[in-house]
Amino acid sequence: MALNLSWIWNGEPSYLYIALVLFAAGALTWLFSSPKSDPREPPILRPRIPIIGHLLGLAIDQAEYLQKLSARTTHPIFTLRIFSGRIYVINSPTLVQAVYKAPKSFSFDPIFVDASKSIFGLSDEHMAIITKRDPDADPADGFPLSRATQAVMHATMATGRPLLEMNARALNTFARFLDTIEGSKSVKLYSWLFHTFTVATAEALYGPNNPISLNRKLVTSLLDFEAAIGLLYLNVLPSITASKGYQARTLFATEFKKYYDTGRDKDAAAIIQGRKRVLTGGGYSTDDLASFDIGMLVASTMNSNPALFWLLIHIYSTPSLLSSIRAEIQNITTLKGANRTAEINISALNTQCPLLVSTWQETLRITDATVSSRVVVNDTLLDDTYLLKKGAVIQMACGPMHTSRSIWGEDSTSFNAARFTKFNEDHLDKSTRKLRKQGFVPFGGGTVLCPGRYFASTEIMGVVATVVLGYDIVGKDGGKLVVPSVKKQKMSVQVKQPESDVEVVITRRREWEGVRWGFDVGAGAEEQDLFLG
Ligand code: HEM
Repeated sequence: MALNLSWIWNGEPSYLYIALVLFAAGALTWLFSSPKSDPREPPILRPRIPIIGHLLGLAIDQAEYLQKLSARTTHPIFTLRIFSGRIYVINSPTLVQAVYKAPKSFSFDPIFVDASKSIFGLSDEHMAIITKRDPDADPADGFPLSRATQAVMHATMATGRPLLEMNARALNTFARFLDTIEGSKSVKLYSWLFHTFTVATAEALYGPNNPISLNRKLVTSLLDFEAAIGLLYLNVLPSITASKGYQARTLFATEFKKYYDTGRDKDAAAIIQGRKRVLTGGGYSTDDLASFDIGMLVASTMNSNPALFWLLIHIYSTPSLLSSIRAEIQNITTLKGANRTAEINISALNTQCPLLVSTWQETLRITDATVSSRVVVNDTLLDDTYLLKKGAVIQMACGPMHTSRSIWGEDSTSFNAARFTKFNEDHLDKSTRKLRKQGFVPFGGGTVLCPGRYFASTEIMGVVATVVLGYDIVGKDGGKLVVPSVKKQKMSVQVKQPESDVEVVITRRREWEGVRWGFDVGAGAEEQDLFLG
């Protein structure tokens, strides 16, 4: 019997407790079965400390352990044996794409089921609804209700005018916070962005009467939940071992139930309304529906918030980059009316601001370190070469691919704002261009590709455009901003977070004093230059 090791991957760092539970569970399994490797399987990478080394590495270093292991080998895929379980770690863009393209052989469903039950605390009745299948259907087709939910999320978040209108709603909310800055304001940048941007995103998704807009203190509860995801996933007495996260989960479920029961979702975005339509059609009550909304809020803010922070700080720490991007934004902004509204054309962000778009992609390349997981459904030959055994977990860490010298060149680990501009990409040979497209996966891929990727990109670039145009930001000592180091990355987090917050002074630029910010969605049908997977 092979162990499903996926649950290791969402834990918190250095929990001796987790390591002990893992060790006990694994040792028992090991005693009873220790299947041999097949020579066609990917090569085994042995731990530096025999038997428990990988387990400790994962418990302590989390996602960074995969980066460290990848640096030790040139193999495009390798096997970690932990007791009787197998993890296949893939570093190669080509192999990652091959996994994404074969969802019937490499499934996300077992992880989705485990995670849904434990992280969101779903009842058995609720799980029975999610996992219901047509008895005649091929089990490899997955769960119809979850496929229909994914389909509606992607359809409602596709590029076009409705999505830009949703973006404009987020930006108008954010602008309300900016409008209050006349003169100067001192803030801790990460925390300030977190609190303002989360409200803006919640409002775009759920309308003005969403639980967070009505009670801003809930932003802190969202943070409590996010911090506890690893322990909630372990699901060992969660009300005690993950008490803050558990309480936050209960609180959000109660608040969202009220939200739906009082019809406040009438102003919600199409994604929320579409999801409700599909899930209630499949048998969900409002209790069931509400127990998942904390997940939607986490998905829509926990990566966007740090990504916004990194994009801003990279721009403000390089004065020449700041002035070039300012010039791009100036070109798509019109000053209107007697009350001086500066209207930024957000549909032109992707098409007329190449340096901003490139800086955004470079920010994702450097700070996004998603680890996508799949479970092998049946023994399968990957790329006609590697035998992957049923029940094993596949881990595709984008960190090693995003920083690979063979893909990105000598400066692969440095921030190069112009890396993704057409000018630089045109100089690449065809095979490098293809490798970069395959190996740039900040939003995952295949059946679990992020439906929010276009929304997040325009939302983040729109906020940055407004701030860059209208405000100067300096450190509290008056000096240029400095990019802080990153915090050790948890498995549950895609975009890395800063090690420490940065105290800054934000000052409205003289020529924009008294101006209010507006957002024009233009024709809304312009093609996106942005490559997001
Ligand atoms: C910079 C911002 C974002 C990043 C880097 C990001 C990244 C990702 C990644 C990597 C995944 C796949 C996870 C996996 O493979 O296990 C994912 C899934 C998802 N994301 Fe995003 N995301 C971002 C913003 C958003 C936003 C704004 C929304 C909602 C409006 C959103 C909604 C979702 C949802 C619902 C899923 C699950 C999809 C499914 O189950 O099929 N994300 N995201």
